[in-house]
Amino acid sequence: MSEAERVAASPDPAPLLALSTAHWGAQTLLTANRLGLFALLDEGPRTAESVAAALGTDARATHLLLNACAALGLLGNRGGLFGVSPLAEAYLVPGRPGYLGDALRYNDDLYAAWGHLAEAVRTGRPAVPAARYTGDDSAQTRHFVYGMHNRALGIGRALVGLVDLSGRQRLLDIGGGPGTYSALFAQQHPDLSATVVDLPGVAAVGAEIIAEMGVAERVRHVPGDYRVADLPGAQDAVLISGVFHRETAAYCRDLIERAREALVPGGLLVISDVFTDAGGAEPPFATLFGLNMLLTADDGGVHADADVAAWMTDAGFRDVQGQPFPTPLPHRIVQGVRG
Ligand SMILES: C[S@@+](CC[C@H](N)C(=O)[O-])C[C@H]1O[C@@H](n2cnc3c(N)ncnc32)[C@H](O)[C@@H]1O
Repeated sequence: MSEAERVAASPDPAPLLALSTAHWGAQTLLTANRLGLFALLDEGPRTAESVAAALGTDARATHLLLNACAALGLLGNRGGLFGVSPLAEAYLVPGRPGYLGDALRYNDDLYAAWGHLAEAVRTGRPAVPAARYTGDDSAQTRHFVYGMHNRALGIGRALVGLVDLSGRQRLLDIGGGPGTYSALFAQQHPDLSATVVDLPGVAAVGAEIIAEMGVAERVRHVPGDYRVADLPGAQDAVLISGVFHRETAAYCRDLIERAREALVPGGLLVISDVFTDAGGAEPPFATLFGLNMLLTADDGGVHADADVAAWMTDAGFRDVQGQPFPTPLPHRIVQGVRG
């Protein structure tokens, strides 16, 4: 084969170049969000010099950042006046219903951890202690809890459509974080009350969010470690969302057993998370999510929904079924009824 034929037959290297520089775009977005650029430009378009003066940043560097943001579709640029794009206006301006800026702040907090992936793969240990964002560091804990809330408001609209809690009055939300899902269910079912169990630092921020959502009378945070806490019994439904990705398979089975004990016969167990297909190799987002959890939780990773369904069946649940959330959400649920 000639050199020209060899080159022509080679795969396109573009995906490698795009992957190896993907952090450029990520950090451009996260930095703009951290600096408050979208809130500023939502007030009206500005020149780079005016943005730099308002943010207290360097004018030349700010111009480079604004050009990159515009190239990524985060800003528009009309004759040197920069303004928010429709995408940024919908999701990156504080106070908008779809606001995701807190979720981005949490990703920003975890950005440095990804630089320690090789170490985590060598040792199997996380790069940051999970306690940092579940109570130890108050700013990072707020980013984490409000970030979960931002995301849950969007994801929750799909969740309440997938889970039927009609006629059920008592919901236990294990590792419920802000309690957003419990609050959305409570808004949907006026006779439903929910108990949200989470670590004390998270529960305190979560209680603020529940009060803001106007359902504090029926959604109560109980500070506690679900590994050791006595879970309240006689529940009509138990929700375990976003928890399995931080626990081993053995511990997930244990939690399913404890959820069964907390449920009345006929009670519903709902387990929601990012799951892989059987075998763990697909879909791509879930495999990367597993690495993110490796970096941020002692037993972090990702499980397959087929395994979770088998664990529930083994624990005596019936009518066990898995469902994907509507695209583009990467989440799936597995739900079943206590026999
Ligand atoms: C990814 S968040 C999921 C929050 C919420 N359920 C959701 O789906 O949006 C995992 C939650 O588990 C909580 N958590 C982790 N370890 C815990 C423990 N040992 N006891 C109680 N909560 C815990 C974290 O504080 C966090 O709120």
